[in-house]
Amino acid sequence: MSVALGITRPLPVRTTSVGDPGDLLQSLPKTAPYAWIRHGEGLVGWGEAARVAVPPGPGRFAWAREWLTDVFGHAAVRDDVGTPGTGPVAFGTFTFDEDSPGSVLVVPQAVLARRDGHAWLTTIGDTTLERFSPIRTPGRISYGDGSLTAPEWETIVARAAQRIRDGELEKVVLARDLLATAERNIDIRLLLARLATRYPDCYTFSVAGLVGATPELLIRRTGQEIESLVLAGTTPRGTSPSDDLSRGAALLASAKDRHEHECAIASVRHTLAPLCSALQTPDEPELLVLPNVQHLASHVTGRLADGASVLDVVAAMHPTAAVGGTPTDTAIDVIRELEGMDRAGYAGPVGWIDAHGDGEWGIALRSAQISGRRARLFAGGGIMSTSDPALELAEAQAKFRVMQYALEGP
Ligand SMILES: C=C(O[C@@H]1C=C(C(=O)O)C=C[C@H]1O)C(=O)O
Repeated sequence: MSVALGITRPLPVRTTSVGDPGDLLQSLPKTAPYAWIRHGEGLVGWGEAARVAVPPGPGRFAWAREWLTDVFGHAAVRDDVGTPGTGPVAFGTFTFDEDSPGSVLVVPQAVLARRDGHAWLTTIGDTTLERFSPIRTPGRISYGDGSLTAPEWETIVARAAQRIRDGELEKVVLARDLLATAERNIDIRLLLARLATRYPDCYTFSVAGLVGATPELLIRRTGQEIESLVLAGTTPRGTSPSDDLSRGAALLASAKDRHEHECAIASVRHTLAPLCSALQTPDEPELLVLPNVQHLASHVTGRLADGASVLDVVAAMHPTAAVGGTPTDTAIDVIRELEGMDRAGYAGPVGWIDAHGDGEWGIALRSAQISGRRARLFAGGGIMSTSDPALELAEAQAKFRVMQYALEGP
């Protein structure tokens, strides 16, 4: 396989240290931005030095790797900072289903970033400043059902639980979509600002119209070190502090949620172990409390055995049982059969990679695909043998609230 780029001249890439740029998101000049932000740190980008639609199919990650090798290989880099995320960087989104179109890699023309209080700017080619276009609100938002109504979705949840009880599989994650229409075109920068403010513990992202604030870190690679935050097992926030506490305690004690979480941990351990010389997974999950839901969470760390890039690790891990199920192949078949929709980028890997193979990729949850005045929102949850369809629906509604808040504001 060869990815002909048609680039004849080296891409001139320049990274320099800059003073405190303030809120990174406020610097985005355009309505089609790239972003990966948590607690005010991360990367934002704009413009396109290179862009590609990754062809669907089982070889898509290998194809993407080859494209990146070509693009980064054509870069003439002057990097005064030399840390993960400097030099040329590509943002990417991969569809959940390998057979779906819509996976995209983009190398922005400008990337502004901050880590540990240190900021830098990378530019590729002509550095003329982009004109800042003012941010407008999208106006009133109306919602319609996506592929299934809420009662129809409850029916497929019940069917999936029955198939699990019948022994066909152990766990499957089912999702649904909601279609939102705004009065005016949706400015992604407004969504990002709202998400980053309300969900600072999550990764607020934007790549090729896929926008969200995900709590789930699929993989971060910094040299040989890797980290992952595995989430599975959820309860909505309580209506009072004591209700909230007892919901959290019930989640930690729930056999169904602990089993659901164990499936997710086992899938991550299974895929990471062969790649790692050391791998630590905690014995017990802890609670991650977000403004809309509480999750069972496990922080996984490890050391890569060889020079696998972050995208190689993404390729090995996706789809984890946190968004697919157990066993993976059966779960994917059940998802295709029951959901009646294309998940597009939802629940797929989203993030960035640099020329050294370092980067951060999340699972694109609490997200929507934005196009003009329209947004397609997604949410789902893990289904186990004892899952109650009404509770699963309530969990999905709580997860939809992230993007509804981004669209509607406070
Ligand atoms: C599927 C989603 O979230 C995933 C499913 C979870 C669960 O079922 O408990 C928890 C976190 C995520 O791994 C979603 O947000 O749409």
